[in-house]
Amino acid sequence: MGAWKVAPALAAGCTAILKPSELASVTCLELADVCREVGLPPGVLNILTGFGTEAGAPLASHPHVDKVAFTGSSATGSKIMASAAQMIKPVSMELGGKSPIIVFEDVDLDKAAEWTLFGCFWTNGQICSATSRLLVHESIASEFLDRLVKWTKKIKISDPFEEGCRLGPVVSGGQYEKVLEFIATAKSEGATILSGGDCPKHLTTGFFVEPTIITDVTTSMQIWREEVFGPVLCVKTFGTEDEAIELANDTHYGLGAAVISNDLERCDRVTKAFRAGVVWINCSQPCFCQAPWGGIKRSGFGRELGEWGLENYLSVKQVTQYITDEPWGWYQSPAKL
Ligand SMILES: NC(=O)c1ccc[n+]([C@@H]2O[C@H](COP(=O)([O-])OP(=O)(O)OC[C@H]3O[C@@H](n4cnc5c(N)ncnc54)[C@H](O)[C@@H]3O)[C@@H](O)[C@H]2O)c1
Ligand SMILES: NCCCC=O
Repeated sequence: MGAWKVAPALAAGCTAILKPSELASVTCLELADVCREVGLPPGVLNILTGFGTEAGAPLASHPHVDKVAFTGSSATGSKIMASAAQMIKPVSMELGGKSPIIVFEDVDLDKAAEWTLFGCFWTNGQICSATSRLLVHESIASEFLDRLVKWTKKIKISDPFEEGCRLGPVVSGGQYEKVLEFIATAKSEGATILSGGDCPKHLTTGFFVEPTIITDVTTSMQIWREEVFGPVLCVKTFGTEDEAIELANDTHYGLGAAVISNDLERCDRVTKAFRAGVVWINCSQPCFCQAPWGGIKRSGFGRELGEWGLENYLSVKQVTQYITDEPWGWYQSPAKL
């Protein structure tokens, strides 16, 4: 995510300070090494590691920082906006999400199952655009859920360095506890844990959470409304296209959304109706560096990647040059008195 900001900032002619997450600083320090190796002059890219309150907050409010481009949670984004506002400093915000995936009744069940799992469990569910709310047509729900569980059981959960690993640990002990707490709350609110819900039995160390599927969810439950940032999929059924769209848009967030159907006209209608910045048709998560990335509502504003990403670091300057020899003539010239 650091490169999504650093590359366009440097291409636009800015110098940049990259403040990585305190949980993932080393990759950004490696990026700095690569930049040094390819001859980027000293001082052009600077990496400032540290905690949010000690390193991030002072940076966001510093009078010599002209712009803040932030990726993180909506709660932190809101704090950064408040401090940047004191300096009338422009910001762009790539924040959290609770994205829907709608599966219609005309799909190939196995293909749809694989995209549904990939959309939510890829990178262990730690992806802002994870399609973590499944809306499945009621006529195929039972068979589709059966199929999902079968596919889920085949996911290899292991040390990410092991060949064939498809689900690794979440980023920290804190995040691990948070994900299990979400699952426990869902259970206590009356939802059913259809699959997973715990740490895998074969892994005794590491912050592993089983890929988890939760059904019997209502729209007021925490698991439906809040971002988990872990491998947890919650499921609701729908009867009509309108109902599916209403449920999909029933969120404060607006980052991603996916529709799976063999009817491309329907996909087009649903794409237009989604209140989200990034839409996938018959897939979920593929991401291209030429295409604009960003959300609406509490998922943030501004776009990264492609030409839109460059715009984030540019400011248009209007220049007017007076080119005739004639005087302006608005005031009476003293020479004519
Ligand atoms: N929209 C997107 O493109 C996108 C991409 C990736 C992640 N995300 C979101 O990021 C979140 C997960 O990342 P996280 O756990 O690192 O988020 P986070 O908000 O906890 O932390 C993000 C960064 O903000 C810093 N920070 C914390 N408090 C701060 C403060 N008061 N002032 C300035 N900086 C502060 C942290 O040190 C960290 O570097 C999820 O909500 C996810 O959806 C969004
Ligand atoms: N593939 C893009 C992911 C961005 C957010 O986590």
